[in-house]
Amino acid sequence: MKILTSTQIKECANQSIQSEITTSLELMESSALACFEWLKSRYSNEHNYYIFCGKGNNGGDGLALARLLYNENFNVEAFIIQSSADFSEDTQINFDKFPKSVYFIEGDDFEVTEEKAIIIDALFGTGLNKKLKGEAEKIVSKLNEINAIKISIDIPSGLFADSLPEENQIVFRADETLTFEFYKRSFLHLEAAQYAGKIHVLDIGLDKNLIENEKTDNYLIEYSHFEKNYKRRNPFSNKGNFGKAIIIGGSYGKIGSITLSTLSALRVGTGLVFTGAPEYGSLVLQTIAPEAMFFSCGDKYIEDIQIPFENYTIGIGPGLGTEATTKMAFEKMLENENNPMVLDADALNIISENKDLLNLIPKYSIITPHPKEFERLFGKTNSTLEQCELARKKAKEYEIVIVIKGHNTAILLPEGTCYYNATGNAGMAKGGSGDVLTGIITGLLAQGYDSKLATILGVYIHGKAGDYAYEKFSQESMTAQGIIQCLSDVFLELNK
Ligand SMILES: NC(=O)C1=CN([C@@H]2O[C@H](COP(=O)(O)OP(=O)(O)OC[C@H]3O[C@@H](n4cnc5c(N)ncnc54)[C@H](OP(=O)(O)O)[C@@H]3O)[C@@H](O)[C@H]2O)[C@H](O)CC1
Ligand SMILES: [K+]
Repeated sequence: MKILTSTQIKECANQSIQSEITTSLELMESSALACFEWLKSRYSNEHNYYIFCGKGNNGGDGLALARLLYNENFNVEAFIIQSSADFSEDTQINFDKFPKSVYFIEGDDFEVTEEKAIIIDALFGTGLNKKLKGEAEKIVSKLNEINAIKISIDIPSGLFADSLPEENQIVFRADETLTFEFYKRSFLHLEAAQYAGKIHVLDIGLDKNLIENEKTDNYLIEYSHFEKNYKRRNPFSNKGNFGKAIIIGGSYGKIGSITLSTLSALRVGTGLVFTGAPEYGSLVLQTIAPEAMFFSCGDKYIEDIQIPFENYTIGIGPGLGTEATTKMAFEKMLENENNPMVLDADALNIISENKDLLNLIPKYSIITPHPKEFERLFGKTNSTLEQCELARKKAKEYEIVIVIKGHNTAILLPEGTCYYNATGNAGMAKGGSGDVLTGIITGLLAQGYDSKLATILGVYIHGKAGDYAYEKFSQESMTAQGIIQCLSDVFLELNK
């Protein structure tokens, strides 16, 4: 899915109107109708709906929704922010059409009975042009204190679509956001995501050809990406058709990480998986992952990386350690390898201590830092949005794929495009999840997916398996091994 800026979204709506595909009033009605259908499918008319509206078109969506709810016998009260601004044209029409009297409110002079309350935030949408202050700030602060189900229309009031809020900025805190046609970019960054809650993208009938023509460098990965690009296995194939993945890493006390990567590479369909680790890891690996083959890279640490065959894809880093001998072996390996590989964890820590190594990374390799590892590699930034933009620059500069792992993992490609992922959950914020991702991406790269697809599909699959693990084990009890177990659910769904 394309991620467009608020200006581009407005442009799409304007063009739809100018080309007479629709009118602005019809668009408002279809936005309200989409919200109404969504609400009706989830909440009964036992709830009391409190709809807070601004005077712009976001408020108009709220007033049209209030009418639709009222007409179907839902309990609705509409509140309108008292301000010097006039209603927008379509909002005025929807204000006039609402059959019940409304409350004009200033600051915190309104009451909400918490029991069975659903608060709908239609104060400000993508037309917000400055931070909230004065009356608007007071209203939103009071709403945030109320214990009720909270739903924002299009975007939580006080949040911008294309930039992130400052630390103490007042923003409506929604449990769910019903957003129109597109994810707003800010939803994909932690600083703003915490206000938006669960995102639901509703189709309001904007012309899909116009959307197609809008240019962007930011996308959201969707199931269709996976479905369209995943190569189904040819029934006449053999293990030689599905590549050789070499997983290198592990050190005393960290044989677990490399085992998790090995198991993950196996579970995404790789033909042959080899694990290179210190000798004492052999027994553990051969017991837990008997399908993989082991080769020794040293007695105590990784001291020498001698890969015993050709045509392979390397994933290196989990549990690798940063011993002096390991650093030397790693550097030598980088000098000798030309094919794209996956670099994670200690492989990145070694590089961050000697930045010249960045130039040795084979083109189109994939690095998978978490935000702290990224900072050690490329420097500090003031927000995750700035970090994402720095990663875009670095991905271009070194011709590598950068995966910034986090709440919404961001993938930056060498050509400058960003793909965000929305699968996954907080149960994955545990040791071992990253090792699983390394194994998945290495396994896909080994099977012949190019770096871009191996990463996009890998990150998506990883999060999706995490979501299945959540359903099966709970966020608390799920582990990295649970994620690996649930990889099969992702493929079973695909092959249904
Ligand atoms: N584009 C689409 O596809 C559709 C969008 N819809 C909905 O419309 C909103 C965007 O509506 P817009 O009228 O452009 O803007 P808003 O309603 O978000 O806000 C404009 C009013 O808010 C005032 N404003 C702005 N910032 C502040 C602030 N910090 N404090 C107080 N007041 C503020 C502004 O007043 P000004 O005097 O500053 O101009 C306006 O009164 C979109 O989000 C969707 O919900 C359509 O309904 C369907 C198609
Ligand atoms: K809103």
